[in-house]
This record gives sequence, structure tokens and C-alpha cells, in this order.
Amino acid sequence: MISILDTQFSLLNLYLSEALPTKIFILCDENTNEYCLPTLLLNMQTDIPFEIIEIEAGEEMKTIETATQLWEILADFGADRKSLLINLGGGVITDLGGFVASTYKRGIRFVNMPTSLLAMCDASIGGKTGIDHQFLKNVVGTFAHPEAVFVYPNFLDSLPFVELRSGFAEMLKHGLIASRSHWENLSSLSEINVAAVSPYIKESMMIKEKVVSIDFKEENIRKTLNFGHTIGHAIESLFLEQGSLVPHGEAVAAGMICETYLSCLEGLINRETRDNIINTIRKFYPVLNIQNFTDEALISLMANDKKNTSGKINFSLISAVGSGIYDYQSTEKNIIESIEFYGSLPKDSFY
Ligand SMILES: NC(=O)c1ccc[n+]([C@@H]2O[C@H](COP(=O)([O-])OP(=O)(O)OC[C@H]3O[C@@H](n4cnc5c(N)ncnc54)[C@H](O)[C@@H]3O)[C@@H](O)[C@H]2O)c1
Ligand SMILES: O=C(O)C(=O)C[C@@H](O)[C@H](O)[C@H](O)COP(=O)(O)O
Ligand SMILES: [Zn+2]
Repeated sequence: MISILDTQFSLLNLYLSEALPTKIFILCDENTNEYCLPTLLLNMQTDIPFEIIEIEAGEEMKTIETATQLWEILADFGADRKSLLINLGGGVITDLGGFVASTYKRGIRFVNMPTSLLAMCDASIGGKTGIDHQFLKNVVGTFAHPEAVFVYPNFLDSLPFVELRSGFAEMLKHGLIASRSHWENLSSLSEINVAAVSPYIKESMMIKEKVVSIDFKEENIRKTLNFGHTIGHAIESLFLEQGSLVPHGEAVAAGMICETYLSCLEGLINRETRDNIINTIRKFYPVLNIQNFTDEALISLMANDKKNTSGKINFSLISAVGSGIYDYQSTEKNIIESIEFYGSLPKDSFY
């Protein structure tokens, strides 16, 4: 698997000329169809026949129902084992498209062309594919590498600010678990915009790729990439359930505040480090209103986290800025205190 900045689409074209799929299917959502597909079609040079598949945008589409429709479309349009799926979109498209490709006819090839910051830095890389079920995030899925990830950074020009900010949270996470200098570079930005974040995309891609290359199936160090997600996914699930969606990265930002606080409660980091991290995250992110969510509801969702073993919640926490740890079991008292700390912060969110 390669993931590479492809500013001229030359690497995609080279790939297509060598892979020689029988047919190409381009999966996009309504926004990437409007803003990204025209650029791809203008630059893609191939005689191989292709079909475009468009779905509605949003996390609600990452379901078995959509996957079923996509399997049916692939079959109706004659996709065979040598066909190629190009996932053109954010993390919803790369997760869903990767899942559909990796299961259709026991697996066809797919490549990711991420169009959101989050997908460029995180979701398109590493081969975790999946769908949500009963509001549980990514509870059904596969580990399946795309053949390649082609990153065309100019796609970010049309990305709404809230989505850019969502992707930035995963970049902050990469700094917190693996690179103090990456964290410091990102924390020192005065605002999130395309020009400001672009120089740091490559570093985030490399951190993610390096971790995944050591532990593809998440048996050990890959769990560090899940920092902020045990509580973050529970929060995201409850927003999803009540029908007021919060972008994945915003939920992860909230989860990272809770799990930073928890790291301190567990004596893994000192208060100065805790406050530095939390203040930095709060500089960029509004505090989500989680008042309606009970501790019981959140903990019950965490009980389904994929990192858990033998009925115990295994957290991925930090032991310093730039150092992630995993398989950490906390007490229910400390988990609740961390969530309540977050709940007590002044609310400035519109969610
Ligand atoms: N597999 C992984 O390793 C991994 C990692 C992180 C997140 N994820 C998953 O990724 C998903 C979140 O990804 P996301 O934040 O990209 O969400 P998304 O795919 O829903 O994209 C966010 C929004 O931006 C729009 N969009 C995307 N690119 C655009 C562009 N260039 N111009 C205009 N609009 C554009 C989309 O249509 C959508 O409305 C979640 O489901 C999360 O669980 C997976
Ligand atoms: O690639 C990984 O591993 C990650 O944990 C990256 C996360 O940012 C991402 O949200 C991932 O989809 C979460 O995986 P899950 O196994 O907790 O569903
Ligand atoms: Zn994530």
C-alpha cells in the first residue's frame, strides 16, 4: 500500500495504466460529486470504462443498508473480480467504500482519493474499513488495505471550515500520541485554515502509516491511534442516535479532553501537561453540550469498544505529550469524573 501526495494526478494515471482494471467504479457523495469529481474526471487519463456512484453525504449513510445498495449496484453494472473501486470522498466514503470493496465477491481492489482533511491524514490510510450499526461506530468492518492512497491537497479548497476543524483533531491526536514537535507545531497555529494546516498533512500521514506498518490488525501499538476515541465514539454515537450529528473529529476532540483528564487522574501525566493540552484543544474547539447524556449511557457504549477484552474497558491514554499508551484499565469513578469534568466546562457549542 502506498499513500502519496499526487498533485498532478500523474501517479493515479500511472497506477491505472499498470493495474488495468476491467472496469472502474467511482464512489462519491453529493458534495464530492459536485466539488471534486469534475477535477478527477478532467485529469484521469484512461480508456477503461467507468461508472459513477453517488450517495447522500453524512455519517448516517455508513450503514449496512447503503452497503447493500452498493453491492447491488456493483453487481448490476457487471463489476467483476478485476474491477476497481475509487473512493472519492471523506472518511465516510473511504470507510464505506473500503468495506464494500473488501467484501464484494470476497474482495475487489480499491484505491482511496481522500477529499477531507480527516480522510487525508487519517481515514484513507491504514485499511480500517467499516459501517456503523445500531449507532455503534464501525462495529462491522474489515482490515483491508487500499491498493494506494492518492492525496490531492487542492480538494481541501472547497471543504467547509467545520469539516477542516474536524480533521485537525486527528492531527492533534497524532502529535499527542507520537510526536511532541508535531503537537507543538499544530498548537502554535493561531487559527485553522487550509494554508495553515497544509504543511503538516504529510507529517500526520507518516505518523499514521508508521504505526499501521508495525501493527496492522491493532494488536498492540495501533491502539494508540484510538486515543480520545473510547469516550469520543460514545459521545458521537449518542449524537448520532438523537439525530443531531457532530463531526467525528469534534467528538474526538471532546474525547481527548476527557482522556487527557483521565490520564492525569491516573497519574500518567502531571497537571501542567494536562492543562496545556486541554487549553490548546479548547482554543480550537467549542465544548459540546453533553448534558443530555447520562454517565450510564456513555459507559454502556464504551463497553462495546473494540479494544476491550474480558468485559474490561481498555483505554488508550497518554503518558507524555508525544507518547501514547494502550490497554489501560481505569476505575469507573475516574471515568465518570473525566466525563463530568468535560460536562462542567462552559458551553459554547451549537450542537
Ligand atoms: N478508517 C479509519 O482509520 C478512520 C479514521 C478516522 C475517521 N474515520 C471515519 O471517517 C468518518 C469521518 O470522515 P470525514 O470527517 O471525512 O466525514 P465525511 O466523509 O462525512 O465528510 C465530511 C463532509 O465533508 C464533505 N466533503 C468531503 N470532502 C469535501 C470537499 N473536498 N469539498 C466539499 N465538501 C467535502 C462530505 O460530503 C461531508 O458532508 C467517520 O465515519 C469516522 O468514523 C475512519
Ligand atoms: O486507524 C486507527 O486505528 C484509528 O483508531 C484511527 C481513528 O481515528 C479512527 O476513527 C478509526 O476508525 C477508529 O477505529 P475503531 O476501531 O475505534 O472503530
Ligand atoms: Zn478517528
